Amino acid sequence: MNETLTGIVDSGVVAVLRGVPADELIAIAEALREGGVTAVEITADTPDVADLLRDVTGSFGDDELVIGTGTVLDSETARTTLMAGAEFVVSPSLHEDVIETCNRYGAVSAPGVMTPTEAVRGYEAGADFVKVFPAKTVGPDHVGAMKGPLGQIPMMPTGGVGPDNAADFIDAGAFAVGAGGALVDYDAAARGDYEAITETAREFTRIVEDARADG
Ligand SMILES: O=C(O)C(=O)C[C@H](O)[C@H](O)COP(=O)(O)O
Repeated sequence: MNETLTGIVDSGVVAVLRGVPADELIAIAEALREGGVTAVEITADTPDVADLLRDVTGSFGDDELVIGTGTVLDSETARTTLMAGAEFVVSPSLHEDVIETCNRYGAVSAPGVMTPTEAVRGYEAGADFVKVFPAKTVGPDHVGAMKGPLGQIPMMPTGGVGPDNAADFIDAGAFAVGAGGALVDYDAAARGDYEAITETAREFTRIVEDARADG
């Protein structure tokens, strides 16, 4: 397994930062890291995403934080953000050209999928894992049912995943989960309460670790 994938597995939770304020990015990333969330994606619809990626990759060592881009819908965005330091690329949907671009540059790619057909198509196209999105809508049973015949495809449910359902997704066979809203409280960051972000991250990673240990 390459280092980026190992980093995502080790983290167990990938934090999705959408619209993160530039002046709070590093403090938020540090707060997440303190809480054990060591894989972070900045979504491509965040203003100045390439600058933010440069900023965060320049602030943390490779062994401290794994950085990726989320909401990548086209290969141009994949390439631009990989050049800015992203190590993995996540999409809400399946784009074979994005997967191809990631493989061209040796980066990890994860298309968004909802059905077994999409999961297989993404994996055949060379994706490292698939993001089951939006996960809450279909729930852990859907992930478990897909993992039955498709056990070889690593799945990361994302979208509506929180401390209340993360363990169920891991129990269903997910290797990790992605989370934005339930993990990163921008209001807390705006108040300077980064400890609150660390606490949520700590709770989240503990839930995933416990679910893995039970499984
Ligand atoms: O477009 C992407 O690449 C995404 O990752 C979609 C969503 O931003 C995440 O699924 C986070 O969703 P919440 O945890 O419900 O906030």
